[in-house]
Amino acid sequence: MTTKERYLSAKEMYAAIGVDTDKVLEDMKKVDLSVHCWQADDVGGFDQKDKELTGGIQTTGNYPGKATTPDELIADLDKAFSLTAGKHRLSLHASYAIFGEGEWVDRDSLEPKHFQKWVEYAKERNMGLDFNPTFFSHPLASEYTLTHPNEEIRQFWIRHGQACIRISQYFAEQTGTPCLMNIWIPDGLKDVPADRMGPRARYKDSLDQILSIDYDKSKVLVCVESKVFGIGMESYTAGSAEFTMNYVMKNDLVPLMDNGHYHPTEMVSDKISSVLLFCDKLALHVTRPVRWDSDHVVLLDDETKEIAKEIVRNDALDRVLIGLDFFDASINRVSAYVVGIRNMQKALMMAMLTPNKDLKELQDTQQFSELMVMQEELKSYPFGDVWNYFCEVNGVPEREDWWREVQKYEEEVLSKRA
Ligand SMILES: C[C@H](O)[C@H](O)[C@@H](O)C(=O)CO
Ligand SMILES: [Mn+2]
Repeated sequence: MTTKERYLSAKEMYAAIGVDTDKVLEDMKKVDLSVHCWQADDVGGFDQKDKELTGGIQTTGNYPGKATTPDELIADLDKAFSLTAGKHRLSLHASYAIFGEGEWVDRDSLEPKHFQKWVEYAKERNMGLDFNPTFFSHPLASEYTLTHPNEEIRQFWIRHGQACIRISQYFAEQTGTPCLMNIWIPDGLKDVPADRMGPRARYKDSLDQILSIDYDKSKVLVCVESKVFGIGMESYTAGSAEFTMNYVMKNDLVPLMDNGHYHPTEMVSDKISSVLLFCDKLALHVTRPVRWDSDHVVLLDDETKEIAKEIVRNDALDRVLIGLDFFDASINRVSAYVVGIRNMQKALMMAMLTPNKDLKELQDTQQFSELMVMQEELKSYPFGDVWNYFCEVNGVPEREDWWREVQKYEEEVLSKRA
């Protein structure tokens, strides 16, 4: 049977439960995942000689072929994008500034011109750009950044935040789509705080100062990402969930929830509906925490599927800005991208292939036996036949066929890297 014949058979089965697979294929085109640039080089960036990753996050593994130059990073991204259907955005960190020969400025003096190559990259590929100030992996970030009690250091990081707003606005103007600018700081304490209020008050004031510059709010969507702990920041983080959500709500910003940033039994999928009732937009970092915020590659696991269901069944694809945030140095980094991107797309497609209205009705009418039966039986519906057809019509390899392309790329390109 051809892929199309399988699809047509699956289409009939889904139609019998009220799901229009042709519409799903159309809706999948609207999915615009924001793909992070930092999987290809283990969050190394280009602006510091010392590539030590700080801020309580870690990449583990030493798989050969890591990108070490902008051209290598670009080649790896292009390879990954060529194996994944649909539109994507590219999410850049400020540490990925590209300087000309002999040129360098510190993070508080970054300008749009230092990202011109990325703007050209995005424009050539008709892609949107998102941005992240980098408050880690820098000599002045060895203790604290926006919460620093030393005013000079705190002002350095405030200027960095302001510079990033200007760069984000430039991205939006150049690409013609709003730029999501995500603020995450690692600031926190290893052990029992003597003062919880002070650092948070300084963080609040720093954010106020960053946002005090004149910028176009329709072009730059500022979001703030919370986090419960980091390595070396086990006892306290200034940017806790409560701090972040309150700040965002009060200042009409966008909350960003990373599903590695909560206590292990807290689920981001359960938080999405609450946020959507009060905020126009919500940004996500979809990742896979294994026992801690380990940033493993996104799999098609229960939480990824549950997150996707919450977005789709609440008709919120245009309100939830889905970003990816994982970094694994123990496997082929291009394959990590392809697995993570395709899994997020698969989760969304599965959610679209669900008779959501009927299931809600079963819940509202307390028909819980039938609800369980349907939810379980849906798991063995022929999702794969729709997925493979989606790949075929979008010109990307079906099933695991993409892996051969990555192997070829590893042989011809990655293995030749120093
Ligand atoms: C590199 C990212 O900005 C970083 O992962 C941040 O988003 C985060 O999740 C920190 O734990
Ligand atoms: Mn994150």
